[in-house]
Amino acid sequence: MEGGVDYLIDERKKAQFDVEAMKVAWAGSRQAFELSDRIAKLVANDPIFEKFSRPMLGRKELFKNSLRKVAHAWKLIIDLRLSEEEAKLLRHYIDEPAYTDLQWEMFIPAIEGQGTEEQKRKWLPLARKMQVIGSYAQTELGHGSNVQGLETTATFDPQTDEFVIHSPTLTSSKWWPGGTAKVSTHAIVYARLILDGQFHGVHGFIVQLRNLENHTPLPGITVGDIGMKFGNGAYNTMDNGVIRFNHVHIPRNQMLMRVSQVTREGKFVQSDVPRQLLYGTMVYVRQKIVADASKALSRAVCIATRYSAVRRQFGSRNGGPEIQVIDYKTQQSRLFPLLASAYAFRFVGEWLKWLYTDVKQRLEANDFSTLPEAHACTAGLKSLTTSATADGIEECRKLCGGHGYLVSSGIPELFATYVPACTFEGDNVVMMLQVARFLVKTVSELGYKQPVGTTAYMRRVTALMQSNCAVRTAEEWLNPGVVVEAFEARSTRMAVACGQRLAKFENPEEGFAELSADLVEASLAHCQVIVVSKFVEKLQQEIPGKGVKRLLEVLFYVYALFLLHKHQGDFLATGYLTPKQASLANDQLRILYSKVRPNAIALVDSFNHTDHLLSSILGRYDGNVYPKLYEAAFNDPFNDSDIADGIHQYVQPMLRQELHSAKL
Ligand SMILES: CCCCCCCCCC/C=C\C/C=C/C(=O)SCCNC(=O)CCNC(=O)[C@H](O)C(C)(C)COP(=O)(O)OP(=O)(O)OC[C@H]1O[C@@H](n2cnc3c(N)ncnc32)[C@H](O)[C@@H]1OP(=O)(O)O
Ligand SMILES: Cc1cc2nc3c(=O)[nH]c(=O)nc-3n(C[C@H](O)[C@H](O)[C@H](O)COP(=O)(O)OP(=O)(O)OC[C@H]3O[C@@H](n4cnc5c(N)ncnc54)[C@H](O)[C@@H]3O)c2cc1C
Repeated sequence: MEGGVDYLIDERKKAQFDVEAMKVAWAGSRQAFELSDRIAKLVANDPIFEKFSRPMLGRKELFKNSLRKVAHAWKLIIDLRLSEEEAKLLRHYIDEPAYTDLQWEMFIPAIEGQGTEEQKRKWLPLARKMQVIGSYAQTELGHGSNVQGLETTATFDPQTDEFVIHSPTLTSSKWWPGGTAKVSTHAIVYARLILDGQFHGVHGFIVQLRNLENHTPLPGITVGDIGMKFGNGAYNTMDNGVIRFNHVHIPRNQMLMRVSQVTREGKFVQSDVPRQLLYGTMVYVRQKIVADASKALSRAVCIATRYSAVRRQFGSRNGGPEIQVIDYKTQQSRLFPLLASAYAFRFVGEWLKWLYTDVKQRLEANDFSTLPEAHACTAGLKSLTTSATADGIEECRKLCGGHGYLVSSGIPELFATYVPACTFEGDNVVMMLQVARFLVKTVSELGYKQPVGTTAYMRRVTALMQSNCAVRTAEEWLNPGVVVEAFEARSTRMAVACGQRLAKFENPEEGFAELSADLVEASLAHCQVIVVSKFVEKLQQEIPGKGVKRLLEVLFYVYALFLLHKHQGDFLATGYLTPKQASLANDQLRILYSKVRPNAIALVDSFNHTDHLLSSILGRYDGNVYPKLYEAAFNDPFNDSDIADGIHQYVQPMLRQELHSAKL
């Protein structure tokens, strides 16, 4: 048998649930499913959006091709009158980082969140029609995480009623802003506000970078690309830039003034809006990143699962077929938790979107009460999901053996494009330390203030600290209440222990720094409570379709018990579980893997990923792996000729022992 077509047909027959209904559960609703299915097919059937050759292109070609795709997409948006939601899906399925990501996900949201009504009226229509193209220039060569440490200055000049934007040092050069090196006409530049020699914090300013007629940088602006990034193709379609400002004048009304204002006289006015709102765009994007994690992880898992069903190694009996590698328990114990994680992240992403929408509405009505919770949740879940997804994609590469390392597997480019998500929009450790601040505060107030939102479980601090897990058999782990309580007890105990140890330090900041590694672990434990609880909440809803809910329950237990196994050190050290109970959880996990096994292919089919999106020979829907790998090898331009460039010049003289006279 040459390819794997028959293997996947058989696999699909084994499914014990309604795949079409699971597709709807994954998408969130029938309407969402139909919408994304339509846009996915639109992109897949359009040759301009071809991406298989991307890793083979040089940087300039890659970039130009990306500009062409964006222009074509914009034309489609106009010609087909696509809604904003459809346009976002179009960008997702085109699957190529581009300046439009910054325009729609950072520049516009920054103006929406931090601009005054007048500023929104002026800039938003221009941006939404792409008459100005904007980026988000916060990070500098010398500072990224420490936003208060930025050095770019915005000094008010009362004579001209303008701000003077200036880069006083090399390290103050803006460094990283996407879309900026070659495309954006404007940027939101974060700079230190200086009024009459006094520093008034870091604020955002709309700065024009390029002439709208001929696209040349404006006087006083030096701009360029920061260079090639990790991997071929991948994030190199994006023009991440460096900008240096030499006393660039902008009108006073281009400071984003919802949070604070500067008057005509140069007076600083602080409104009732908390200064943290200046960081609001990052909260928005972190929430988007969480929603995106399940998309990236599900792609890698889909590839690795299909390939694991096609691939056979060892164990042939009487000349029969060898064992499908998906049947090895070791393969299942690496793959199925990732499959379950994709579903867990999908549901927590959905919940976080709801939370963000709620916070946004409150902020618009000047209710800032839930902002700290929203910040902690978005920061923590961004960190948890992106770290797990990046690690998960790499694990999927290994699950595909040697072929996973081929670019045609689709995994290397996916990994290279995805992995910076662990760094951008807040380094993942720095983000977990923000959660830690929130937790420490919550724990220190437990005696007199009822925790709310995602920390509400800590109201039961006494019970969670004192009672222990009652599980006696592996079967008893199949109870959502028992599982969630184990996570809540472990998290509460870790947070309280950190609080007690912090209290021993005279200087709280010193204590926080000293215990920061433990605090990051406590924060992760808390974020895992959120993911596990939101999965349970999802299961409490009505989920139509034969067998769909049952399979999601299996995946929930796989996700939770896998985490429990992985972090059993914490569960044991905090004293909530006994070694016997941890071992029973692991026994249950093995049973669960055998329940996933017959459904594995149908579960990844339920992601509804097109072959275009996967861009993977190993993950092809039809499983026809080997002939297509072979064909792709000989389609590689490197195989255009049997004699590669350089063979006659450098190899033949060696073979002939003529290297001494060769021209090298
Ligand atoms: C993978 C695909 C993704 C798909 C979809 C998305 C589309 C993506 C678009 C393009 C992709 C990438 C572009 C990337 C862009 C960028 O990376 S932009 C730059 C991002 N930079 C950062 O994230 C910097 C991280 N640093 C910070 O956020 C802050 O500096 C930090 C919070 C670490 C510290 O700030 P300080 O001012 O020093 O604050 P601190 O004193 O610690 O805290 C004061 C107080 O404020 C609270 N706080 C902090 N941040 C926020 C916030 N955002 N919202 C609300 N509250 C906040 C903090 O908890 C403290 O509270 P407390 O009560 O006083 O303790
Ligand atoms: C692909 C990509 C696209 C980007 N796009 C943009 C963009 O469009 N606009 C923009 O403004 N920026 C952008 N950035 C920049 C990005 O936001 C920053 O790189 C990010 O916020 C991390 O900051 P840093 O580089 O200063 O890391 P650093 O803070 O220097 O991190 C270095 C190390 O120090 C550790 N560390 C730092 N502070 C602490 C602490 N307090 N406690 C413990 N450990 C700490 C970190 O964990 C990390 O291990 C982009 C970055 C990438 C990679």
